Amino acid sequence: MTFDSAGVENAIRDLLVAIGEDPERDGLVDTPARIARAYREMFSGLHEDPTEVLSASFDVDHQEMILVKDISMYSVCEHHLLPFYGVAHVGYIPGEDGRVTGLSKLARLVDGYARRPQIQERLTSEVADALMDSLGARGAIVVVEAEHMCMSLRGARKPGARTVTSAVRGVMRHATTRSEAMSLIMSR
Ligand SMILES: Nc1nc2c(ncn2[C@@H]2O[C@H](COP(=O)(O)OP(=O)(O)OP(=O)(O)O)[C@@H](O)[C@H]2O)c(=O)[nH]1
Ligand SMILES: [Zn+2]
Repeated sequence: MTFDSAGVENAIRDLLVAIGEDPERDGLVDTPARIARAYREMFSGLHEDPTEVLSASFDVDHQEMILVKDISMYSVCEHHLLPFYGVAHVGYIPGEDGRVTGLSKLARLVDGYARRPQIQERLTSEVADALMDSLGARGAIVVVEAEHMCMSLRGARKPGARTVTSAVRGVMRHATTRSEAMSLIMSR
Protein backbone atom coordinates (compact mmCIF):
# COMPACT_ATOMS: atom_id res chain seq x y z
CA MET A 1 0.00 0.00 0.00
CA THR A 2 1.26 3.44 -0.87
CA PHE A 3 0.22 6.66 0.85
CA ASP A 4 -3.12 7.86 -0.59
CA SER A 5 -3.24 11.66 -0.13
CA ALA A 6 -6.65 12.08 -1.76
CA GLY A 7 -8.04 9.28 0.44
CA VAL A 8 -6.76 11.01 3.59
CA GLU A 9 -8.18 14.37 2.47
CA ASN A 10 -11.62 12.86 1.86
CA ALA A 11 -11.55 11.06 5.20
CA ILE A 12 -10.62 14.27 7.07
CA ARG A 13 -13.42 16.17 5.33
CA ASP A 14 -15.85 13.44 6.47
CA LEU A 15 -14.37 13.55 9.96
CA LEU A 16 -14.88 17.30 10.19
CA VAL A 17 -18.53 16.89 9.18
CA ALA A 18 -18.95 14.02 11.68
CA ILE A 19 -17.71 16.12 14.61
CA GLY A 20 -20.20 18.83 13.65
CA GLU A 21 -17.83 21.21 11.86
CA ASP A 22 -18.15 22.95 8.51
CA PRO A 23 -15.21 21.79 6.33
CA GLU A 24 -15.84 24.70 3.93
CA ARG A 25 -15.33 27.48 6.47
CA ASP A 26 -12.25 29.65 6.00
CA GLY A 27 -10.04 28.20 8.72
CA LEU A 28 -10.78 24.58 7.78
CA VAL A 29 -10.87 24.64 4.00
CA ASP A 30 -7.15 23.76 3.67
CA THR A 31 -7.08 21.47 6.71
CA PRO A 32 -7.62 18.16 4.86
CA ALA A 33 -4.64 18.88 2.58
CA ARG A 34 -2.52 20.01 5.55
CA ILE A 35 -3.32 16.85 7.48
CA ALA A 36 -2.54 14.71 4.44
CA ARG A 37 0.92 16.35 4.25
CA ALA A 38 1.43 15.91 7.99
CA TYR A 39 0.36 12.24 7.92
CA ARG A 40 2.62 11.54 4.96
CA GLU A 41 5.50 12.62 7.18
CA MET A 42 4.26 11.11 10.46
CA PHE A 43 3.53 7.71 8.90
CA SER A 44 6.43 7.60 6.44
CA GLY A 45 7.93 4.64 8.32
CA LEU A 46 5.17 2.42 6.93
CA HIS A 47 6.65 2.77 3.47
CA GLU A 48 10.28 2.09 4.25
CA ASP A 49 12.43 -0.69 5.67
CA PRO A 50 14.02 1.01 8.72
CA THR A 51 16.85 -1.56 8.80
CA GLU A 52 18.22 -0.31 5.47
CA VAL A 53 20.11 2.46 7.28
CA LEU A 54 22.16 -0.19 9.09
CA SER A 55 23.83 -1.30 5.87
CA ALA A 56 26.24 1.66 6.29
CA SER A 57 28.64 -0.06 8.67
CA PHE A 58 32.37 0.38 9.30
CA ASP A 59 35.04 -2.04 10.35
CA VAL A 60 36.58 -0.42 13.44
CA ASP A 61 37.08 -3.63 15.41
CA HIS A 62 35.25 -2.30 18.45
CA GLN A 63 34.11 -5.03 20.84
CA GLU A 64 32.59 -2.96 23.65
CA MET A 65 29.26 -1.27 24.19
CA ILE A 66 28.16 1.69 22.05
CA LEU A 67 25.26 3.69 23.48
CA VAL A 68 23.44 6.76 22.16
CA LYS A 69 21.28 8.37 24.83
CA ASP A 70 18.38 10.82 24.74
CA ILE A 71 17.43 10.37 21.08
CA SER A 72 14.25 12.46 20.78
CA MET A 73 11.36 10.38 19.58
CA TYR A 74 7.85 11.18 18.29
CA SER A 75 5.36 8.47 17.47
CA VAL A 76 1.59 8.00 17.26
CA CYS A 77 -0.31 5.50 19.40
CA GLU A 78 -2.30 3.06 17.34
CA HIS A 79 -5.22 3.06 19.78
CA HIS A 80 -6.12 6.76 19.56
CA LEU A 81 -3.87 8.12 16.80
CA LEU A 82 -2.54 10.64 19.32
CA PRO A 83 1.17 11.37 19.72
CA PHE A 84 3.45 9.79 22.27
CA TYR A 85 6.88 11.33 22.55
CA GLY A 86 10.01 11.34 24.64
CA VAL A 87 13.47 9.86 24.34
CA ALA A 88 15.03 6.57 23.27
CA HIS A 89 18.34 5.21 24.53
CA VAL A 90 19.89 2.72 22.13
CA GLY A 91 22.94 0.59 22.89
CA TYR A 92 24.59 -2.45 21.35
CA ILE A 93 27.67 -4.63 21.49
CA PRO A 94 29.05 -5.25 17.98
CA GLY A 95 29.28 -8.76 16.53
CA GLU A 96 32.52 -10.80 16.46
CA ASP A 97 33.63 -8.94 13.31
CA GLY A 98 33.68 -5.65 15.28
CA ARG A 99 31.65 -3.81 12.64
CA VAL A 100 29.75 -0.77 13.86
CA THR A 101 27.15 1.47 12.25
CA GLY A 102 27.10 5.28 12.16
CA LEU A 103 25.72 6.89 15.31
CA SER A 104 23.10 8.85 13.37
CA LYS A 105 21.82 5.56 11.95
CA LEU A 106 20.65 4.56 15.43
CA ALA A 107 18.50 7.71 15.53
CA ARG A 108 17.22 7.03 12.00
CA LEU A 109 16.37 3.46 12.99
CA VAL A 110 14.23 4.74 15.88
CA ASP A 111 12.48 7.19 13.52
CA GLY A 112 11.72 4.47 10.97
CA TYR A 113 9.83 2.45 13.55
CA ALA A 114 8.33 5.50 15.30
CA ARG A 115 6.76 6.99 12.16
CA ARG A 116 3.84 4.61 11.99
CA PRO A 117 0.86 3.77 14.22
CA GLN A 118 2.65 2.13 17.15
CA ILE A 119 2.60 0.97 20.71
CA GLN A 120 5.62 1.79 22.80
CA GLU A 121 6.46 -1.84 23.63
CA ARG A 122 6.58 -2.85 19.95
CA LEU A 123 8.68 0.19 18.99
CA THR A 124 11.18 -0.73 21.71
CA SER A 125 11.42 -4.40 20.64
CA GLU A 126 11.62 -3.64 16.93
CA VAL A 127 14.67 -1.40 17.39
CA ALA A 128 16.42 -4.03 19.54
CA ASP A 129 15.60 -6.84 17.09
CA ALA A 130 16.89 -4.79 14.14
CA LEU A 131 20.26 -4.32 15.88
CA MET A 132 20.52 -8.07 16.49
CA ASP A 133 19.20 -9.32 13.14
CA SER A 134 20.29 -6.68 10.63
CA LEU A 135 23.47 -5.30 12.19
CA GLY A 136 24.51 -8.65 13.65
CA ALA A 137 25.08 -7.22 17.14
CA ARG A 138 26.00 -9.63 19.96
CA GLY A 139 23.77 -7.73 22.34
CA ALA A 140 21.35 -4.81 22.32
CA ILE A 141 19.48 -2.66 24.81
CA VAL A 142 16.74 -0.16 24.01
CA VAL A 143 14.96 1.95 26.63
CA VAL A 144 12.14 4.31 25.64
CA GLU A 145 10.68 6.92 28.01
CA ALA A 146 7.56 8.62 26.68
CA GLU A 147 4.47 10.61 27.54
CA HIS A 148 1.27 9.52 25.82
CA MET A 149 -1.14 12.30 24.82
CA CYS A 150 -4.00 9.77 25.03
CA MET A 151 -3.29 9.60 28.77
CA SER A 152 -2.66 13.35 29.22
CA LEU A 153 -5.35 15.24 27.38
CA ARG A 154 -8.21 12.74 27.60
CA GLY A 155 -9.16 9.50 29.34
CA ALA A 156 -7.09 9.09 32.50
CA ARG A 157 -5.91 12.75 32.15
CA LYS A 158 -2.57 12.31 33.84
CA PRO A 159 -0.18 14.78 32.20
CA GLY A 160 3.45 14.18 33.06
CA ALA A 161 3.17 10.41 33.55
CA ARG A 162 6.09 8.78 31.73
CA THR A 163 6.01 5.22 30.46
CA VAL A 164 9.35 3.41 30.40
CA THR A 165 9.84 0.29 28.28
CA SER A 166 12.97 -1.73 27.70
CA ALA A 167 14.12 -4.51 25.39
CA VAL A 168 17.34 -6.38 26.16
CA ARG A 169 18.80 -8.94 23.78
CA GLY A 170 21.76 -11.32 23.49
CA VAL A 171 24.84 -10.85 25.68
CA MET A 172 23.32 -7.61 27.01
CA ARG A 173 21.09 -9.84 29.13
CA HIS A 174 24.09 -10.85 31.27
CA ALA A 175 23.69 -9.19 34.64
CA THR A 176 26.92 -7.13 34.67
CA THR A 177 26.60 -5.87 31.09
CA ARG A 178 22.96 -5.06 31.59
CA SER A 179 23.61 -3.11 34.79
CA GLU A 180 26.54 -1.25 33.15
CA ALA A 181 24.18 -0.23 30.32
CA MET A 182 21.40 0.78 32.70
CA SER A 183 23.71 2.90 34.85
CA LEU A 184 25.03 4.67 31.72
CA ILE A 185 21.45 5.31 30.63
CA MET A 186 20.35 6.59 34.04
CA SER A 187 23.38 8.86 34.60
CA ARG A 188 22.86 12.45 33.50
N1 LIG B 1 0.56 -1.01 26.51
C1 LIG B 1 0.33 0.13 25.85
N2 LIG B 1 -0.86 0.72 25.98
C2 LIG B 1 -1.06 1.87 25.31
C3 LIG B 1 -0.12 2.46 24.48
N3 LIG B 1 -0.66 3.58 23.95
C4 LIG B 1 -1.91 3.67 24.47
N4 LIG B 1 -2.16 2.63 25.29
C5 LIG B 1 -3.34 2.25 26.06
O1 LIG B 1 -4.24 1.57 25.28
C6 LIG B 1 -5.40 1.40 26.06
C7 LIG B 1 -6.63 1.32 25.18
O2 LIG B 1 -7.65 0.98 26.07
P1 LIG B 1 -9.20 0.91 25.69
O3 LIG B 1 -9.95 0.58 26.95
O4 LIG B 1 -9.35 0.02 24.50
O5 LIG B 1 -9.48 2.40 25.18
P2 LIG B 1 -10.05 3.66 26.00
O6 LIG B 1 -11.46 3.39 26.42
O7 LIG B 1 -9.84 4.86 25.14
O8 LIG B 1 -9.10 3.68 27.29
P3 LIG B 1 -8.70 4.89 28.25
O9 LIG B 1 -7.46 5.52 27.69
O10 LIG B 1 -8.43 4.23 29.58
O11 LIG B 1 -9.85 5.86 28.30
C8 LIG B 1 -5.38 2.54 27.07
O12 LIG B 1 -5.21 2.00 28.35
C9 LIG B 1 -4.14 3.35 26.66
O13 LIG B 1 -3.49 3.96 27.76
C10 LIG B 1 1.13 1.82 24.35
O14 LIG B 1 2.04 2.25 23.64
N5 LIG B 1 1.30 0.65 25.05
ZN1 LIG C 1 -3.49 6.11 22.81
